[in-house]
Amino acid sequence: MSTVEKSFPVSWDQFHRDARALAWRLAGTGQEWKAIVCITRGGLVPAAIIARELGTRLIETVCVASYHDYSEQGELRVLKQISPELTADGGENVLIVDDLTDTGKTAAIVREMLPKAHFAAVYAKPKGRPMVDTFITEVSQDTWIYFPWDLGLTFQAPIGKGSAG
Ligand SMILES: O=P(O)(O)OC[C@H]1O[C@H](OP(=O)(O)OP(=O)(O)O)[C@H](O)[C@@H]1O
Ligand code: HPA
Ligand SMILES: [Mg+2]
Repeated sequence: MSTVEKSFPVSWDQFHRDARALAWRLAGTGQEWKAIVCITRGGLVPAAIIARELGTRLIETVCVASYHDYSEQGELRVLKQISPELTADGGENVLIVDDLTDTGKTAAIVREMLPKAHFAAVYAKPKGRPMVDTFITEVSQDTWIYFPWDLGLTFQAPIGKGSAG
């Protein structure tokens, strides 16, 4: 997306809670997954939390890159494919995990590889929402989500005018 107006910063604590909430929701479906396929790199973090909660031990990656600079999506490149062991039956009982879906393009590519899999993301924007089966929080399309692994502690200017000293 290129017109980002709002920001949604997420702390480690909040991300852990949201990823755990996603695990609760997935557990509530009653389905058992034989493997998690996480979409790198963002999907690695929620995948670790969900795997811990659901007791999943078989973790696979699909390596997709698209956002080269902040908020500008380039051409999607698949750098590593999913093992044929998991794609052979279309991804039956496989859980795909990503941190978020924005335009839905990344999710669409991975869904094509595993049409029978369940797609879970912690956050979703409206355009990508139809591509996910389960998510926790929706933010507007013009919001940029700042993940804790991309953030650091910096000085914040005071809110009140003229109080900057
Ligand atoms: O729905 P889309 O518009 O396709 O965007 C969503 C994808 O963009 C980000 O990944 P990115 O390609 O930036 O790579 P990263 O996970 O390595 O940060 C994010 O982690 C999702 O995978
Ligand atoms: O809102 C976002 N935040 C971080 N990475 C992203 N990749 C696509 N959209 C986003
Ligand atoms: Mg990603």
